[in-house]
Amino acid sequence: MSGTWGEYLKLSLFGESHGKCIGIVLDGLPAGLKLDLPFIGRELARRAPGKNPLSTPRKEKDEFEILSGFFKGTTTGAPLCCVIWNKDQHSGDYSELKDTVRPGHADYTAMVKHRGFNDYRGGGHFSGRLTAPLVLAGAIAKQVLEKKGIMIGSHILNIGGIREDHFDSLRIDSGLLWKLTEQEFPILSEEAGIRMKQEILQAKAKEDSVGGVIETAVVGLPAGLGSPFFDSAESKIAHLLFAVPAVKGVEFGTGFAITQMKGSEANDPYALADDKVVTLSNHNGGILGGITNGMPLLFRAAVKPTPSIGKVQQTVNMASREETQITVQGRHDPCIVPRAVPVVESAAALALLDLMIEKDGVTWMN
Ligand SMILES: Cc1cc2nc3c(=O)[nH]c(=O)nc-3n(C[C@H](O)[C@H](O)[C@H](O)COP(=O)(O)O)c2cc1C
Ligand SMILES: C=C(O[C@@H]1CC(C(=O)O)=C[C@@H](OP(=O)(O)O)[C@H]1O)C(=O)O
Repeated sequence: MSGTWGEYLKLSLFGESHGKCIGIVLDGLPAGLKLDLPFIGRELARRAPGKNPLSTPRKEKDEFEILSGFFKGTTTGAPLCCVIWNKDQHSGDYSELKDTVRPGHADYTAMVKHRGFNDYRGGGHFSGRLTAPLVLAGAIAKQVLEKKGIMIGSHILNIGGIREDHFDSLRIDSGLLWKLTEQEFPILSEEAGIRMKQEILQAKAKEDSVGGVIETAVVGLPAGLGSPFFDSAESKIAHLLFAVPAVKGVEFGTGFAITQMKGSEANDPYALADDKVVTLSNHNGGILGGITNGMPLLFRAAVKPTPSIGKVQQTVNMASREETQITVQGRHDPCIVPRAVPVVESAAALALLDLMIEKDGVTWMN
């Protein structure tokens, strides 16, 4: 297993969905960094389960506790360890799933890799619940980036076949992104949002689930972030995005659609605005050669439909080695997308902060 990530920041995620707690150890922050704890709480609340009919009914407040590395309101320079105590586990929901692997979830692969010793309750370490500590760490990265005028925000581009317009890739301002982070179901067009919510509730009523795409923008980034070949800005961000359970695709800028354009259309022409080099279109999503160019950074993360559904599906009982059928009971998100929004933003924030530290060190953070 690789529970640790980062070149300059070192982030470890630990815990299981039905264990005592989940949490982080974050190393590499400078001493004396003031932390906005209420901001961390608000970010965790954006992702928390059990808030509305669009989400799993599991109720977790996701309050966090700092165990070490923080004293008199600032970081101490020692590793910062924070935990979120699990409160609402219904492990009985998983007794049948111990042997009967859920299609689309990590039950089979976890069992193979860990030779059956994995904690299967609630998906264990493979649960989307592990994204709560990722958001905790991301909220720290976000507040540090915001001090530098770097703002991250997202909207839901589509749920199933219901979609809204893309961001205007040249005209995104931090005010818009801030407003989106304040919405429980962040959307540019209210009308599309209503239809997307209906899509989720219809799937839920049929014991099914839906997926979707989250479009994220980062503004205020300096040009020059990214460390090609292997730590290009895209690779750094994509690495963390693909660590998020249920993320199955990532694209930057115009993404796969750029393949249908001519070079003359896809190239972003350069211009000067108050002596600053800018581009007149943004098909490359703010990154060229793996390095940020100072334009809005844009990416989309594709989130699959929730695997645990009440519909009958074919599977295998691993103990008896027999084919069988499964109807998954328990408490599940009919759609992961709305709660995954702060998660993908956190992934981007951590990746970008790591690149900022590589470029400018840590002293600017205080
Ligand atoms: C925020 C969040 C919530 C999730 N909620 C559920 C859920 O309620 N039920 C479920 O089966 N999967 C849920 N998932 C997805 C599974 O954890 C994920 O599909 C599984 O670990 C397999 O990983 P993979 O889809 O990346 O291959 C959630 C994921 C995230 C990020
Ligand atoms: C608890 C969370 O989501 C969980 C993610 C999840 C999964 O399989 O990923 C399955 C469900 O777990 P349980 O069966 O224990 O209710 C969700 O509720 C959370 O995101 O905090």
